Amino acid sequence: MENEQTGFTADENEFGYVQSNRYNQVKVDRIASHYSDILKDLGEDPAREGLLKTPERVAKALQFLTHGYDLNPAGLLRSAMFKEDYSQMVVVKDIEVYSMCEHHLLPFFGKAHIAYIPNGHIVGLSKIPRVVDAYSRRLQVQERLTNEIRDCIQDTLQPAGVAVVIECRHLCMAMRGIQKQNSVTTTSAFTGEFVHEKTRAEFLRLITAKLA
Ligand SMILES: Nc1nc2c(ncn2[C@@H]2O[C@H](COP(=O)(O)OP(=O)(O)OP(=O)(O)O)[C@@H](O)[C@H]2O)c(=O)[nH]1
Ligand SMILES: [Zn+2]
Repeated sequence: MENEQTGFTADENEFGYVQSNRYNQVKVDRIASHYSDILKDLGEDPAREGLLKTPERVAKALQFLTHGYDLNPAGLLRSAMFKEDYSQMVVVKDIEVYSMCEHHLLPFFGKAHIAYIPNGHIVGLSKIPRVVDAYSRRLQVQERLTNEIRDCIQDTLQPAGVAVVIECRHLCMAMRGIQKQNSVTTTSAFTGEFVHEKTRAEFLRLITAKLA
């Protein structure tokens, strides 16, 4: 059952991942035991001093890196929607993104830039990065992440338009594989007013403009 205030379900409140030091111990133990075997398969000795707690650390790290599964992004938005007569573009840019590619379980990271045009309601500003986190802290591909953020804001807030641009570096393309250190992937998704060239151009100008 969803808590209207926080957007977390009742269970998730109890075992909440709001802070990085709360974990589901049953899952930690299970994942840790798999990692002990993985260490052996990598040629390591899980019993040596430096690795004794590593399986548990990895299990906790993975739970944190995927805690978005336990969040309810639409609930987060709904918890801070306010009636307001403001109909200009609202832009929140340079939101840090940390996610994990679902193909290699390696990080991809960068920035999200998000805008919406209110249609009777505005949303608490912090809720926009919270929606980004709720979808990025999962196993993802950048394209789906971009669309999920757009759809969540559009369907929940029902603004006159939503724009999402995400720029990320993928470690699976840098540390391994093709080993390109400087490539950056940009994805975008738009609805409503942002389909029009003029509105989209204003958004793109605002996200590239430097503060004075
Ligand atoms: N479209 C998309 N591809 C991604 C993303 N993250 C990783 N990938 C790609 O997923 C693809 C998986 O391709 P495969 O050929 O099955 O895997 P692979 O043999 O490890 O591929 P290489 O990385 O080319 O060595 C690779 O091309 C990755 O670059 C993402 O967010 N979006
Ligand atoms: Zn990958």
